[in-house]
Amino acid sequence: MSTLPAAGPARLIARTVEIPEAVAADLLTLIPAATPASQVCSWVRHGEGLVGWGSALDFATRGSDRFAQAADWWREVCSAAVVRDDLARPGTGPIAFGSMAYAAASQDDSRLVVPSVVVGRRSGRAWLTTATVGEAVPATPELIPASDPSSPGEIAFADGPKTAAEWEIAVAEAVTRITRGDLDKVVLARALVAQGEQPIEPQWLLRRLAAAYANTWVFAVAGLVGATPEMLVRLDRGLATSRVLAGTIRRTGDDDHDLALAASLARSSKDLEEHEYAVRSVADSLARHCGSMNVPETPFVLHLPNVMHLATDVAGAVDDGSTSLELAASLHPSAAVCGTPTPAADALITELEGMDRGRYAGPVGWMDAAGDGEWGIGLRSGRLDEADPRTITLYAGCGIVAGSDPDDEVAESDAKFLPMRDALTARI
Ligand SMILES: C=C(O[C@@H]1C=C(C(=O)O)C=C[C@H]1O)C(=O)O
Repeated sequence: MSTLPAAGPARLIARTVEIPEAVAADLLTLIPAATPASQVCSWVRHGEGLVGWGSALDFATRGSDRFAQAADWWREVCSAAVVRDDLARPGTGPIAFGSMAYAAASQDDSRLVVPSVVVGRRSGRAWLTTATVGEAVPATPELIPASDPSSPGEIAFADGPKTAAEWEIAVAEAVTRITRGDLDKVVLARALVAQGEQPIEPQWLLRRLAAAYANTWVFAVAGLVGATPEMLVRLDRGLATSRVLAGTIRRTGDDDHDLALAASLARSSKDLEEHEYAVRSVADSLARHCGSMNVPETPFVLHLPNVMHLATDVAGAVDDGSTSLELAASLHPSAAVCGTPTPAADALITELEGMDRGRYAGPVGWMDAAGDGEWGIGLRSGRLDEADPRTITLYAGCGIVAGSDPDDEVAESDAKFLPMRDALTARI
């Protein structure tokens, strides 16, 4: 599955040069129109981040050791690489974008992609990284805004493996199991299948998601496209940070009413309980790699256009040399996407969801040769169908605790589908 020759690591040649910031002012427009959907890479928020296209190297793996396999592969690639990096900052030099499967048993590959071109922008600096295997000098591409992506036309939506009504029954069953004491929390997800009249271009989705959901990380890696508000872990020169989300309320569109709802969310014992499980799972896992930690006692309310979440930013100083991908491996799956206790929640997800989550709810992001990087949770996302480019499967899930109302959870999952639904239909 790896493109590495059996004889040893492929020799990656990577070169980073500074470019005028104005050239990278709108990163998403730089991705060429003709890029195959599977080779479009993005990690962009508030106009900063990384975009990439083309494929210098591509790694695929499966199973319970998928994180270790991916981390080993990247370490080998970087140790053999020939790098010229004029900036030497997080995100410069060779970059792997990654998208890991949620479950060890998933039939979907976990992927690391090393694009042949990466453009980055951060804190007033911008850069271009080119990467090749086997050719002495990577070609320098022309960086010009691509033409507007074309619309997929009318979109038809169909149920995933379960209808909303069937999923509601699964939620009710989860509440019964929690109430009788089998577990404390489980996150159940459902899927919708969207089909356009024309191919669905990732560039079309990315530009719309970025315009509408400014507070999220707009991502694309190997056909998984979305706008996640949840940062599983960022590692930046030894400092690890994580934004934990759990506990959700839908917005109404009326600002005064939404403020009142935000206040009620911050006091809701059901949501605070759901949130506390998620914070504890992240803080406990991160503490194993950190000398000192900062875990705020009370969450804040994160406002997004479709929903509001209880949010906690956890931070720690990493003292065991772990890379960002290794940290993501030990934080995944957090109780924000799995439940508490993890083994019982995992088993109930397998029993009740009736689907393979694929890379939805798995870590998605990027890493550099030093191991710095950002790994979000692949939420508010969809998976483009490789065989049929007009089709994308959308996913949304909800944390279920003893006080959950199945009917409300269906409405919450509908609200979590909105970013992708709106990006697909041309109304934005
Ligand atoms: C599982 C999802 O979202 C997660 C579940 C949340 C909740 O149940 O309140 C909130 C944020 C995410 O951690 C999703 O968007 O699919």
